[in-house]
Amino acid sequence: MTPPLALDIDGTLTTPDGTIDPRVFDVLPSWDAPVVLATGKSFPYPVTLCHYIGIPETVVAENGGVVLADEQVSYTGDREKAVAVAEEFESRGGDLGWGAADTTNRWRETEIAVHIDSDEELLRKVAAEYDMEVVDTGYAYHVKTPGVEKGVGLKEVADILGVDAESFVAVGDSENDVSTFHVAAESYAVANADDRARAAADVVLDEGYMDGTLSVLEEIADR
Ligand SMILES: O=C(O)COP(=O)(O)O
Ligand SMILES: [Mg+2]
Repeated sequence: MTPPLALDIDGTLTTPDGTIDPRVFDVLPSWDAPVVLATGKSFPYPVTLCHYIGIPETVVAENGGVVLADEQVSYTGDREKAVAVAEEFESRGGDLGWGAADTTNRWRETEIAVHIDSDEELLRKVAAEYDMEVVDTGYAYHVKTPGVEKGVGLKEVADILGVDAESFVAVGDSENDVSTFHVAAESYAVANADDRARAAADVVLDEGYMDGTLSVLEEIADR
């Protein structure tokens, strides 16, 4: 039986340039089991991607802060505290790094993301003062509430869909995928994955980005 999928987006469904690999549009619409996009991106991004791939909007966004499955939306995480961290970070000279429109955080509802080139040491210092966590996805630093994790969100999705959370195959590339790897039956880190994802995964793939992800999907599709 084809297993359900929990797929990270950045670093996993993308090219090294950060664009969506077009092969996503070939393989996911015909996947014969639920597909969950589990990402650190804010809610509209994975919803939009599901929409344009042509699959049900089944999403874990904001590192577990937002969950959508079967028309049910839920939120966890202390956004106000994350905003307080961001404001304190800026008042001490830090820069969130996204420019005036800040489309990275504009629709973000449960956490705050900070540009990967920003002052990590200062950010971690301020976040610790507020008992908030900083997660480094390789694409951004996320200031989030401890305990809010993609893996917790995946369990919620599985409950809503009536699917066993432990039947999922997960693919990811960074420390924000470790909790998903722990929930899933099988976990795969693409070759570009960071040390934490590699250590947590059942298998570290030889190939990176969508090449790696596709190698897993081709192998498991007809089980
Ligand atoms: O938003 C990020 O920083 C990374 O997103 P991802 O979880 O899809 O890799
Ligand atoms: Mg990623």
